[in-house]
Amino acid sequence: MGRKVNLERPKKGPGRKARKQAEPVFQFSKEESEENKKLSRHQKQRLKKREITKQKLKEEQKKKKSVQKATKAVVNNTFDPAEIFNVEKSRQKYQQLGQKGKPQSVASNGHQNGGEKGRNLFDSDNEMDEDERPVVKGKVPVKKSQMKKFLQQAESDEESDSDEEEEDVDSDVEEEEDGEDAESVDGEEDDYEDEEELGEEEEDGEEDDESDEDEDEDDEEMEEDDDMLPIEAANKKLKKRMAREQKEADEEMAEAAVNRERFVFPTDEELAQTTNLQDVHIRIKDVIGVLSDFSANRDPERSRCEYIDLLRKDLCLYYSYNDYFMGLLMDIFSPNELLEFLEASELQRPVTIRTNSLKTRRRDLAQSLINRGINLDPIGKWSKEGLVVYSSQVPLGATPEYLAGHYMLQGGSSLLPVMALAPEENERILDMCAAPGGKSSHIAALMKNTGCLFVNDANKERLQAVLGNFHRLGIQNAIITCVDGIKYADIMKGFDRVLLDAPCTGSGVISKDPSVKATKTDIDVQRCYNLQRRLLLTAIDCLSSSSSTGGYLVYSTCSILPQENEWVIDFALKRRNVRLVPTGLDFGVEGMTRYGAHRFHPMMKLTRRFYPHTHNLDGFFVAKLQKFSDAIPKSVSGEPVEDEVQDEQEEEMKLPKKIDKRDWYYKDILEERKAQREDTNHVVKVFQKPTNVKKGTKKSKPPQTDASSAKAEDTPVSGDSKQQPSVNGGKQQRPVPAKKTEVREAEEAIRLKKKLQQAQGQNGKKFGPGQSKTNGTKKVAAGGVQKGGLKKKVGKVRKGK
Ligand SMILES: C[S@@+](CC[C@H](N)C(=O)[O-])C[C@H]1O[C@@H](n2cnc3c(N)ncnc32)[C@H](O)[C@@H]1O
Repeated sequence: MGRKVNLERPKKGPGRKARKQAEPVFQFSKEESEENKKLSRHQKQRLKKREITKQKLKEEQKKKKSVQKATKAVVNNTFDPAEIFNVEKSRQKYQQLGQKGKPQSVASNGHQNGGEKGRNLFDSDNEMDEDERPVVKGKVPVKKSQMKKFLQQAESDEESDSDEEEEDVDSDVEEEEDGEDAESVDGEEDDYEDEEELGEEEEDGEEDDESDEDEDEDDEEMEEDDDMLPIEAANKKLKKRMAREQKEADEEMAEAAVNRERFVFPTDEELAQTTNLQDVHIRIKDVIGVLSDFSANRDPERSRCEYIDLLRKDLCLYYSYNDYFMGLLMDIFSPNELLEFLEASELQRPVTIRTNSLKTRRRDLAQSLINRGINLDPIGKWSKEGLVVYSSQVPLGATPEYLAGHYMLQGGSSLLPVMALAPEENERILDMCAAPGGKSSHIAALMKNTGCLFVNDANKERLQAVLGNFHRLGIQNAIITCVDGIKYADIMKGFDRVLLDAPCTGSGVISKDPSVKATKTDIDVQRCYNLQRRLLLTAIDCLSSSSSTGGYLVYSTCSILPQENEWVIDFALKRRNVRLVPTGLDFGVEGMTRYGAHRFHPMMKLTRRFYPHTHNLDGFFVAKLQKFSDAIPKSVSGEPVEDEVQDEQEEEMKLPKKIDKRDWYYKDILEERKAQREDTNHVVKVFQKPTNVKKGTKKSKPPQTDASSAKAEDTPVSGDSKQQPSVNGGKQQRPVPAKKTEVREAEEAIRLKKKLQQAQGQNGKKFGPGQSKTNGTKKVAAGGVQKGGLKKKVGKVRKGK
């Protein structure tokens, strides 16, 4: 039965049987059979490669598991948070975790990433692991190896086609074997994983669940991927991995953002230690962030007031404002807008000029200036005369065009009040506070040098500038006066239009005068609005309600404080027969109808506010009023309201201890004080006869001149060596001056005294009933000072002294 194997006996030659049949082959073992089998070169190559692949697959599976666990440990913060910042320590821990289930060959690569570095994302050997890998950035030989593989495969396929039947059979056998091997490898891997998972299960059960899910997904994908080309599968996995990484990065970002936004209110110590302005700026932004959504961002133990206080202090520190002034600004703006305003107030506004339409046209002027190398543009559609200058190689106040009066250097916002006033030809117009004359000259130009423009200012020096400008600009319809605006209605009335560009705190032009930030106090603001109210009432009184062209008044300030704007207008609306009308300006922010506890007239919306941060113009306020009756409304008490204003003002008036003599705000106060001093001395002489001083007693050493000796005899008891007008028994004696300066001083004193008497005479209230307004001094003497207002005044002055 069957053939016998002849292993020992060598063949002696082919017999019939031998020729017909080959010797039987017995597969004692796979290795033996393969060794004995005669393989082609390509078959040998493929076999070798398969062996390597199996080995690699095994290693990769193990590595994959270890890396996955290590990654999860990092993601779930199983590290000590302090270690996160210790890169080296973290790396070591990461490696330790990673090496738990990793074969030595991978661990021996050293750095974890180093091991991953050379892996080919498109290599079919590694495909299964792609989803589990941590992010590896490095050079990966992708296409080369892939192409090589494809070429080898193609080559082998071609050869396979031409191989004998026998080889095909062998190949099939080999494939089957490969399948078995692969199964066994998977089986081993599963066992390994199971062991690993069991070990880890107690520590992090949840992680394992997730890991299982991931594996399931991967298995499913692998099944799906079988239908795809390797490159497609790799691409799909790469995309998936990128999406996952993106998601993780987004989560991390969100977490970081949450941590960053959560502002922790600083302790007193921390606040005291703040020395860096950069830190203050960051804190300002943080606090504003908290205030923007207070309920969500606040520290429950801190009130809104605490945050606002902190913000105010920081803003004062950072932008160099005083606390009071910053408080005023905080009442106007929301925190975010306030920051914008403060930033804009640190920057200079663009230089602007106004074309003098009496002498040239804007186009021609622009052309001439461009020819001089000045870079400019029209200021905007809202003005036909304005030009904004970006750069200039020559001083703008010294060009031939300037000297010829073709333009006026003027801030953009100062065009607005005149545009609102809309002067017409042949009108009678008053500019009550005009120096240095920018707006007046604009009015004159719009009047085309017709009609009559009264240009007034209380400051004589500043009026010099008006004079110079008017000559240069060719204005011929103006009359310049130097009168206290409050008294203007006593001099002249019946104007068609009045412009009151009132003196103010300058809170809108901080970029021009930064001293405003630190110097303005409540007294300054109060003083400003009191003056503004009085000037406004007078300005309205100067206006004719029966003017054929309207009887309009424009009130403007370069301040953004409601106290100087809406509040002043509201005050006038209650005391005069005027109404608010549209300004005719098609931009700007509506005026306020409420401010803190104050409620203003609803028509206040017709007024306009301009801000540096919204309009790139100086801060400005413009209101237009129309007078509909010349009658002055009576107050509840039946007295004319201006008297109430005066009383109110006397009540409210607080003066700073130190007054800067150069400050025009206080010019009239200083004059008044001086006059009061004169008056006081005079009163002292009248009512307190120098009983304690014997005639001829020398209290002070007189100058060694005859005249001065004479003067010494008349020197008042106060011991004031300054030349004073002396009065004897109520009769005023003319002093005998020794020097020219003394003569001047004496004359000045007399002039001031007269001025005071006039002022007192105009205000009958000060002297009580029956007293003469023309000779206050005598009447006071006769009527006695005990009841009169003068005594009160003298008392005040004494107190002041
Ligand atoms: C804002 S400036 C006017 C600027 C001017 N309108 C212009 O466009 O060039 C305010 C002016 O009011 C003047 N002034 C202050 N108190 C005054 C008063 N009681 N009567 C009249 N003018 C006064 C100041 O001398 C100052 O020149």
